Amino acid sequence: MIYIIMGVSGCGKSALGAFLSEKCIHVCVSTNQLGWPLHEGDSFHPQGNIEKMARSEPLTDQDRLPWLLKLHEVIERERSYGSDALVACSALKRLYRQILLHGSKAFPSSGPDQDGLPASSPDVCFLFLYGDYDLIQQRMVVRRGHYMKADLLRSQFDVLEPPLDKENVLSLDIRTSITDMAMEVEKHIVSLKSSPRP
Ligand SMILES: Nc1ncnc2c1ncn2[C@@H]1O[C@H](COP(=O)(O)OP(=O)(O)OP(=O)(O)O)[C@@H](O)[C@H]1O
Ligand SMILES: O=C(O)[C@H](O)[C@@H](O)[C@H](O)[C@H](O)CO
Repeated sequence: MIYIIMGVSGCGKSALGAFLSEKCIHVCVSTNQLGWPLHEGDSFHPQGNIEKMARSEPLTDQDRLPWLLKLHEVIERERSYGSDALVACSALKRLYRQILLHGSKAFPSSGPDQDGLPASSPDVCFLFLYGDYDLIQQRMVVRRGHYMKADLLRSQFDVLEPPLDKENVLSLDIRTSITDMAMEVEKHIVSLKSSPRP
């Protein structure tokens, strides 16, 4: 299973991803793995995108496309191995999530096929971290050592299209602790393993 941890900047994607990768998942699932690999979306941005965000300029669709395509390749590689993995990526718009799942086939210019793409993949689940502006803003203001500052948060909410149920999503309330959110994810994993897909 691939879990894509998504949501606006500062919602806790990296914090939850690190926790799940290092501490939790290998305890609850009886595989031989020592935790699941975490692919941190921020590491796949072109340098120009990082510099733009550090100047407090929001990214455009155009800026995000190459980044999303790289993450699609990562996801496809993990899926082709049949591996379990975590990906932290804001994935703010429905189109971005379609690109993560289907690559360039999801581009609006791909013609009629694009409309027929499935909304979800059975082996990919979005973990949507949701919370309100004020809480996330407070967390970002005290966060140190990150290029993304709180003044871009409004633009992140403006762009956000929350995922629909049909996109295969587990929504997590960020007012709860990282440990509690991780327990929700564990329950989800256990329920998947105990009811194998047809
Ligand atoms: N559930 C939580 N409870 C309390 N603090 C949290 C929680 N989740 C995250 N934080 C804190 O909020 C801040 C933002 O979290 P984090 O950096 O993981 O967000 P992010 O979504 O990865 O951000 P970005 O997209 O900008 O990289 C961090 O300082 C983190 O420790
Ligand atoms: O889509 C975007 O605007 C970006 O991906 C941002 O969300 C940043 O990557 C991240 O949040 C900062 O660390």
